[in-house]
Amino acid sequence: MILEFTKMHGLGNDFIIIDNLEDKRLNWSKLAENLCQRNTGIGADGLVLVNPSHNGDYKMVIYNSDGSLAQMCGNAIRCFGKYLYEKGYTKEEKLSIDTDSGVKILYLTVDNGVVQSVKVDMGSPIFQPELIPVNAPNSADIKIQVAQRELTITAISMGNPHAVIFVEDLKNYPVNELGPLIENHPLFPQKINVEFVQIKDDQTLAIRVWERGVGETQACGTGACAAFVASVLKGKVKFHGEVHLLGGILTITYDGNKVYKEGPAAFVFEGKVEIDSSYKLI
Ligand SMILES: N[C@@H](CCC[C@H](N)C(=O)O)C(=O)O
Repeated sequence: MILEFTKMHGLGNDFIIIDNLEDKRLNWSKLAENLCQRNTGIGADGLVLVNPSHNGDYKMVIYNSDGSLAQMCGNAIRCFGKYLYEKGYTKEEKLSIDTDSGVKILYLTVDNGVVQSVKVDMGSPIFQPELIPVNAPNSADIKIQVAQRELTITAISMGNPHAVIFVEDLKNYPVNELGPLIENHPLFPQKINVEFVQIKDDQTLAIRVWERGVGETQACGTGACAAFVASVLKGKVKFHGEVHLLGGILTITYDGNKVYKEGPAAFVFEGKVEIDSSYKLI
């Protein structure tokens, strides 16, 4: 079977996007694991399906590169909006996109038929420990021991789970050593995405992200929102500012209720891949 795909990225966080409006009945988890491989596959942080929806215009489904299903992805959803608009699925500049963490509203900035940026109403952050989920009485100031260090974590769900840690020297911080230990710590029953955050000034954060099911990525949209919310709550930044990631900058607003995130999305290439019958669901 031949599968057509589009490769896109949001600040270097890259995705394979596949139209599944007519259910292809494939083992998407196994496909994500194989197609996302950098050496033997197409190479990406995640696989994104365009599915039909009764709740929104379309439904975005996202698999991490290890084949696990994620509830939401802040960078993929901007790519999703650009994909739908520029490929002619919609003429609307305001879209409602269904996800496994509810419907998100997208506002596209379009110039001459080209989507320049996408602003996303990311909804409200979730702080209840059991909903994040985290096995702790509170979501703030959770102490955790990893690799002979005691770390202080703020846990937040942006539809998917995040652990935010403030650090002094982000560039030299051992993200690749501590990231997997925190991701898989027993405090987090569904594992967790980890944001290491350095405050630059009262409107600017720099972050590095260890993503659940992926590893360190160039950028994470939901992670940028979680890091910004935690920083506002700790009085370290004002309600509107920038999050600087390895792959570029996102603009975030947290009004005490909802989080809005704005940034770019880009096409990389189109392709076709032949897959064998072992991926077919019986
Ligand atoms: N890169 C994403 C988040 C993707 C899902 C995440 N790894 C998870 O498992 O929750 C983003 O931009 O938000």
